[in-house]
Amino acid sequence: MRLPTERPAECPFDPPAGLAGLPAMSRLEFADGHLGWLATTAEAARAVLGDPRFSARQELKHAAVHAVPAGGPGRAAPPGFFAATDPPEHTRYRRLLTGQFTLRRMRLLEARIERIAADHLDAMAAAGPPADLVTAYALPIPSLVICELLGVPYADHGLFQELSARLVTFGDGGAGALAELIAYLRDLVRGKRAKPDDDLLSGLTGELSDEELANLGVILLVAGHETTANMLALGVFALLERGCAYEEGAVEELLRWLSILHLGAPSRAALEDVEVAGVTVRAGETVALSLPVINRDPAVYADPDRLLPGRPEARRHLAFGHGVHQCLGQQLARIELRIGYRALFERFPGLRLAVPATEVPVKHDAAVYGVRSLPVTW
Ligand code: HEM
Repeated sequence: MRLPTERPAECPFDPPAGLAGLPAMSRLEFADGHLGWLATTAEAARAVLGDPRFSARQELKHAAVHAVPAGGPGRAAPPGFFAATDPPEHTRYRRLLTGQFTLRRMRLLEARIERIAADHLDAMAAAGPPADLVTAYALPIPSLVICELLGVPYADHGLFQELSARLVTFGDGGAGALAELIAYLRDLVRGKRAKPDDDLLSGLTGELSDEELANLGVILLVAGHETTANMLALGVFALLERGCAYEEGAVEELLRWLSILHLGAPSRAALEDVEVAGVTVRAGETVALSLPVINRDPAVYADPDRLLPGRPEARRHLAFGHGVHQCLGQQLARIELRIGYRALFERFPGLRLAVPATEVPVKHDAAVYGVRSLPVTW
């Protein structure tokens, strides 16, 4: 089987057709012809992500859909691309970064996020309906936040928003966008070394080289705004289309139900033969995860295909992964989503789609699922 990638036209929030009901570990043909596996249950996913015999190293893994823009088999991750490394190398970077994602910094950011959300809602209200929620709200919030966290001048946001969108979209633009982003970050990091500030990148100049810091900055910049921006807009689309009121517990349920990392990611390569859910994954084979089906696992969630904001078991979702690579930015993402949804629905209680749901353009061709635009009115 090849990995199906298109979400169904009749319900663009559901996993691609053909994935539900597959065995926990199914044979999958990867884009380069490699025969590997697809994990489709929560139990199998935890077994793979929690086992050190499975590696996250990029040079060992095959891509389920298209070659990953950052490299692909045969190319080791450059220094600082820690998400594609294993312990102990991974542990060193992860510790340094965890030390920067402090409670104090998150608290300060929380107040800033409230302000940023309010300012953008003011601007939307002043301009009047209709609005494209992606450009007016969902993209600028995480973009501003990650800029403040890293110490990237927001004046440059146009450049890196475009570059990171190109990086996660399949096609020929990925490699060029990556090189441009790295060059941009390298200049920025040199400036920080010369004149440190109170931001995350400045805080790591003592521990890491310019190259490591620039690469790490790229990961955080892309991971920090492509994901949350897509989650914000797609989440609002889902709530409006399903006629669900926003409530505090909706964030976890939306993360579960939408599973925006959807095309066979994360994935891992077996370093030796490993038994998972009754099959033997041979050394060298890649296991890709399908988070959209894993997060609809009927063994974990009652009536899994229903969006049920506030369902208690939603917290067990794997949308942020599991194990040593579990999302570093998940607390920040949760804060942004909670404030982002709440502030929006408080300001515009009558918010509704300005076009029929079938006309909202979705991203079938990107590693991070979402909407290209979301016309709304109030
Ligand atoms: C809704 C938003 C988000 C989702 C759904 C998400 C999802 C994920 C997932 C599934 C992983 C695990 C990858 C793996 O196991 O290979 C991951 C890792 C990661 N995420 Fe997120 N993420 C989100 C937001 C963020 C934000 C806001 C940041 C940064 C500020 C961030 C930074 C990272 C980093 C650095 C890693 C790599 C961690 C490691 O390898 O140790 N993410 N994310």
